[in-house]
Amino acid sequence: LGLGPGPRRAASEAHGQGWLQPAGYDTGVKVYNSRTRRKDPLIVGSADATSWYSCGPTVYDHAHLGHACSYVRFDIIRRILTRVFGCNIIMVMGITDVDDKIIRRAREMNVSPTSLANLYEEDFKQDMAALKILPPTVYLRVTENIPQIISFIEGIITKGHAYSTAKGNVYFDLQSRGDKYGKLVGVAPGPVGEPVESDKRHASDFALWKAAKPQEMFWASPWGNGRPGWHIECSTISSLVFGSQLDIHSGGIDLAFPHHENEIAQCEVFHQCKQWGNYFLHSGHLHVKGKEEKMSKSLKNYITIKDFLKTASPDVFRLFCMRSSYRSGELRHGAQGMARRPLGVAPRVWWRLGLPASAIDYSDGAVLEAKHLLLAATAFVEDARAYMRGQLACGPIGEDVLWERLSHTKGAVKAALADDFDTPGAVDAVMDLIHHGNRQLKAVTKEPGGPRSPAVFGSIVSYTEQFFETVGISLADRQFVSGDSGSATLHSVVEELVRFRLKVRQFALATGEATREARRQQLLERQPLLEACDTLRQDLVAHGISIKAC
Ligand SMILES: Nc1ncnc2c1ncn2[C@@H]1O[C@H](COP(=O)(O)OP(=O)(O)OP(=O)(O)O)[C@@H](O)[C@H]1O
Ligand SMILES: [Zn+2]
Repeated sequence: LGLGPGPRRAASEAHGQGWLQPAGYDTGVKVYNSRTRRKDPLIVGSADATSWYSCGPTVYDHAHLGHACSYVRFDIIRRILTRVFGCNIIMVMGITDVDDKIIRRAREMNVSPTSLANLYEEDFKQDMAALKILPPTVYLRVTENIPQIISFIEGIITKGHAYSTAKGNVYFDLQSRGDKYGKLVGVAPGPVGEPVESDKRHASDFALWKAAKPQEMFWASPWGNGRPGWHIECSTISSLVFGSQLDIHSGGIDLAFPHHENEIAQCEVFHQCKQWGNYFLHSGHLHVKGKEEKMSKSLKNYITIKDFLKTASPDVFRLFCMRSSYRSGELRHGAQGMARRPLGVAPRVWWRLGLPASAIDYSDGAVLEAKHLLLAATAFVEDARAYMRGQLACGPIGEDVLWERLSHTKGAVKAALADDFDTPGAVDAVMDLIHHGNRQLKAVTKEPGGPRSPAVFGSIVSYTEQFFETVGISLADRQFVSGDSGSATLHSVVEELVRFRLKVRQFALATGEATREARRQQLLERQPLLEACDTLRQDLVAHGISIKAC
């Protein structure tokens, strides 16, 4: 593989937990690191080349909202790290395109596993694009990296941490890792000599290479025909691009054990390094409201991304995701961290012992709330623009208060994002600014004569749009549903109408006559025009269009 030696690391052990605080670029963010089970300062090897490996999908079916939730949340974090905290991120994503589930499904559908995987990989990419998730810098498919995976396994065998069997399987030898196994979730291998049914030396050893079963796809290897195990794929793919250096590793919480735990074991023995993967970020699960279990294909309680997007926009889903911490739904580790437990305890059951902190619940109501919030933000931005154009007549503005609120919001948003990407906190701060802005944008019925304050509203609009843009939400899009030219036309027609009404109104109110009596007479004559303007405004409300200018 030609993988290089270990990365630069500061030699200081942080808080005696065996985690080495990396040296490099301090992003200023404190991030919850599953490796230490606390918030650590996020220090990446380099701001110019921050390495991030993301476990990709197993492509055997349509993706659902649970998957969407995980990838959207990490997309938001990636954008924040890039735009707010100055990291140029290289993101690598592995696609699992060979796996038991793929083989089983292909058999059911009577197609080859390769075509099934291709189909759903394309489908996944389309769904991600529809959700406005930035693609990783590079996708790597497992089936296109089999020789590299074989070399990686050979490396682990050479270093004495894996063994092949007469049946043509290769297993990772967990005992050889001693107490170094279990860094992520505190699981230690059970006692040697447990009864085992397979050809493993120990029940908790896991497969690196699986001997081919009849009628399964396979590749030739030094151990006979077979295919890779799941965990080794990610270790190899990440190492192919980043060597032994990895700043960030992400995935859903269900991947922490055994998947990420095993990835760590494999990489640390292969690279002979003390710490592979400095920060492990895990997103919480999306639950269906009122249910204990996560949204999942196997439980058949899912909504596909395509179905969801028929009812709501990707921006609404993004805001829905932002309104809870990316970790919500996580399984709590307990105040003192995890005790080390023998693997005899089924990990899934053991994980359940810690109850979900606060699962992110999917419900129509929660999506509706996000929709309303987005509408409120858009309405504010449009009103503020109307005010700047002079179309929205207001009394005098408390300018100082607004400048102060804006500056306060900027600080609060940055602080929230630096605190483990607290997106709900950041959204609250921006919505609070909008609330203050709205309070000042009270329309008055008289023509305004006093001073105007367009600059402060310009500044607030610009900041608000920039905030949403940073996390991948475009407020401008709200005017046009994509591909819907009818809405765009309607919007233009309404704009024309508003302009025309404003002219008529200004004409009706213009007081060009010299004497008081003549002015009164003129206003009286033009009164029907004012009434027509008011009627138009009232009538348009019935069509969902509200003209804020009086
Ligand atoms: N309900 C969910 N909520 C949040 N993330 C999820 C959910 N279901 C899956 N994920 C995450 O999506 C990513 C891709 O998962 P993967 O392709 O392995 O799906 P899966 O676990 O097979 O899905 P399923 O449980 O529906 O069969 C992983 O990071 C996984 O943790
Ligand atoms: Zn993985």
